[in-house]
Amino acid sequence: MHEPVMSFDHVSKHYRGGTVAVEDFHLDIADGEFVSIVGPSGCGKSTLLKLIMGLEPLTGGRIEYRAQARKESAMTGMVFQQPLLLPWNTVLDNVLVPSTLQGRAQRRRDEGRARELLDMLGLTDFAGSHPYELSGGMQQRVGIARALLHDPRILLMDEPFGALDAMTRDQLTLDLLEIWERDRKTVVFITHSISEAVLLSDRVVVMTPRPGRVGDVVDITLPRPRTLDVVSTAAFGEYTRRIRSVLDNAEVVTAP
Ligand SMILES: Nc1ncnc2c1ncn2[C@@H]1O[C@H](COP(=O)(O)OP(=O)(O)OP(=O)(O)O)[C@@H](O)[C@H]1O
Repeated sequence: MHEPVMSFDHVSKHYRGGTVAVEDFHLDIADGEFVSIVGPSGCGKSTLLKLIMGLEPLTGGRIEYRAQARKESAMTGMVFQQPLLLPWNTVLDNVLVPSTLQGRAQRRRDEGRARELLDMLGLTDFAGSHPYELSGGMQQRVGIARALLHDPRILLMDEPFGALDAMTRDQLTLDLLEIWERDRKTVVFITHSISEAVLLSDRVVVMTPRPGRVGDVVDITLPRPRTLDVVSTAAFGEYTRRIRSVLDNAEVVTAP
């Protein structure tokens, strides 16, 4: 592996009240790598992202960042399951929220970049629309554009397509593949869908039931660029079976 951009070094998180969400989680993530994390409900996946974002303190271990990554002003961008758009703002203003928080001058500087991202995500004609005028998939695209605004080194995605219908979900997965091929950002992607994880990732980390630990790490060597055609290949089936069997051995049920 190339030098890791981020390392979880025996990370633990015990919440006040006694829940042990994550225990002794150990993982290196390489620069430019697409890593998915799958695991049963409540195994601590979202907690891991909160620890990366600094929204919760660790109770054990360390998360280390490569020095160069730490220096960057906007190291991480975050995409949530719900896009969390401001209903009174236009699409463009929603993308620009992180800039607006830094003042009007920053907003002006970043408007061109925001418009470029809207173009890239097929939303050129909707810059002046409001969220209620958009479909769920389009709203989630706005959330992705906002997360990419400051060109973060690491993109964190917490079940970003979980609330979408199957067709929209497939389309956004393909869009994300295309964006990733272009930029090769480091992505940490949380999902309940094994096939989504295999389609997107370089590696799939399978977590154990709570307390979440690394149960297995599966290298996905399917050729890139990938399209939905890869889903019907024998190799794809083999990967999904292997991940499912790790999860089944932990007696959990997950989405297809
Ligand atoms: N702020 C908190 N305070 C106390 N316990 C919490 C807190 N946040 C999460 N937990 C607990 O930690 C455990 C892990 O939660 P987390 O949301 O990380 O799981 P998850 O794997 O993302 O779940 P899901 O797949 O259902 O979204 C759960 O038992 C949850 O109840």
